[in-house]
Parts: sequence; structure tokens; C-alpha cells
Amino acid sequence: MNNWLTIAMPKGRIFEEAAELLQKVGYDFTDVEDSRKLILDFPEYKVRLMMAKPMDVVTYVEYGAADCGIAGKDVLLEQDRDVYEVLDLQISGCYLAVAGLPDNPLSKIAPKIATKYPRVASEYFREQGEQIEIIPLNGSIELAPLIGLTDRIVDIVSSGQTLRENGLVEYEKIADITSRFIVNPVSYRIKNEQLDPLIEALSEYV
Ligand SMILES: Nc1ncnc2c1ncn2[C@@H]1O[C@H](COP(=O)(O)OP(=O)(O)OP(=O)(O)O)[C@@H](O)[C@H]1O
Ligand SMILES: O=P(O)(O)OC[C@H]1O[C@H](OP(=O)(O)OP(=O)(O)O)[C@H](O)[C@@H]1O
Repeated sequence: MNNWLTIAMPKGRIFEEAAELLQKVGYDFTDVEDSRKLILDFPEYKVRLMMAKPMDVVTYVEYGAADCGIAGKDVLLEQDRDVYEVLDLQISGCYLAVAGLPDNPLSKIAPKIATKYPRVASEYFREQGEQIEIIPLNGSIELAPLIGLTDRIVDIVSSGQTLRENGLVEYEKIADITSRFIVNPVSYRIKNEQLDPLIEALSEYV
């Protein structure tokens, strides 16, 4: 299977758009979504798919367990791993923002920030000259300011519905986010015969 490509695919909300894009370049993985299998072989394409949590795709690619994969720019910013980010696939668009209760100035001493993105948040507030305390959370981040646990959140905004329905407002946008095609640096050299045509084909659709 040395000439096969192993692709780490994000389960969850990115999968459908990623599979649609790959279908356009001749790889039909659309049936996979309903399966619970984590490793799926496609001999017709010489491709092995690994189904991973979106936050973990970069780990599999960095360690060479997968040759390449699809990951949100939010994950790449947070993890700063040794992988090549070769293409902006322009799918699963959203952005990272600072939000909180309206008309609510930051506490003077060590304001608290709830987030799944501690590195991005720390770097952002450092650039603003603010000394903050990170409160790491794994989900429902919007709860934190509602119950008075934190001054602000740093989280993904897409439609804005979650902020709106919880009476929160956006203070600043930090970064626009889309999904990226990433490649393991060694695979990039030794599997260029398989990777180059795929990257080339994808680049025509984005
Ligand atoms: N509204 C959104 N909220 C969160 N992530 C989004 C959104 N829109 C696009 N994305 C992208 O999707 C990725 C997260 O996908 P998903 O929500 O399936 O994973 P997850 O955060 O591990 O979810 P869960 O923990 O709920 O299973 C992010 O890394 C981001 O790039
Ligand atoms: O602007 P919107 O379209 O409302 O999307 C943004 C929301 O979606 C994500 O949460 P998710 O649904 O992944 O749930 P979680 O809180 O469990 O992470 C994100 O963390 C926001 O809460």
C-alpha cells in the first residue's frame, strides 16, 4: 500500500462539504458519512480514509499516520503544528471573534476569557496589551459570560444565531476561518506523484 494515499478526514460539520469537493475531483466518499467505521479503504482510488475529530486531523498528519488531511484554519492557528498548509479549500467558512454581554467593559484586573482556543485568545489579547486569564471550556462557550464566569468568550461565529439567542454581542473579529488541505512534509516529498494531481485538481475548484 506504499503508493496509496491516507487522508485524515474531519468527522462532523466539515465532512459533507469536504466530501462534495472531493467528489468533484473524482473521489466519491459521500456514502461514508453514515458509517461508523473509522478506517475505510477505497482500492479503486488507492486511498485510505481515516475519520478523525476535526481537532485531531492535524495530529495524524503531523505524525505521518495520514499523508494529508482537511482541517479548519482555527485548528491550525491554535495548534501551530509541523504540517504544510497547501490549499485554502474555501469551505466551512466562519470566523473567530471576541464576544460578551453588551455594554460590558473588560474588568480592570485580569479579565477572564472562556474559550476552546487558549493559544489564539492569549495571543490576541497579548497584542492588545491586555493581561487576561483563560478559562478553558470544550463547548457551549456562550454560557460562561451569561452566568458571570467570564468577561468575554473567544469562539467561532458562523450565522451569529448562538450569540443572538443568548443576548451576546460581538466585540472584535479575530480571524476569518475556512478549511485547509494539509500535507505531512515527508509525504509531500515522497508521495508527490499521488499528491500533486490531487492538489492540482482541488485548486481548480476553489
Ligand atoms: N458554526 C461553527 N462552529 C464551529 N465550527 C465551525 C462552524 N462552522 C464551521 N466550523 C468549522 O468546523 C470545525 C469544527 O467542526 P465540528 O463542529 O464538527 O467539530 P467539533 O468542534 O469537534 O464538534 P463537536 O465537539 O461538537 O463534535 C471547526 O474547526 C471550524 O473550522
Ligand atoms: O454563529 P452560529 O451559527 O450560531 O455558530 C456558532 C456556534 O457553533 C459552535 O458551537 P457548536 O455547535 O459546535 O457547539 P458547542 O458549543 O458544543 O461547541 C460555536 O462554538 C458557536 O457556539
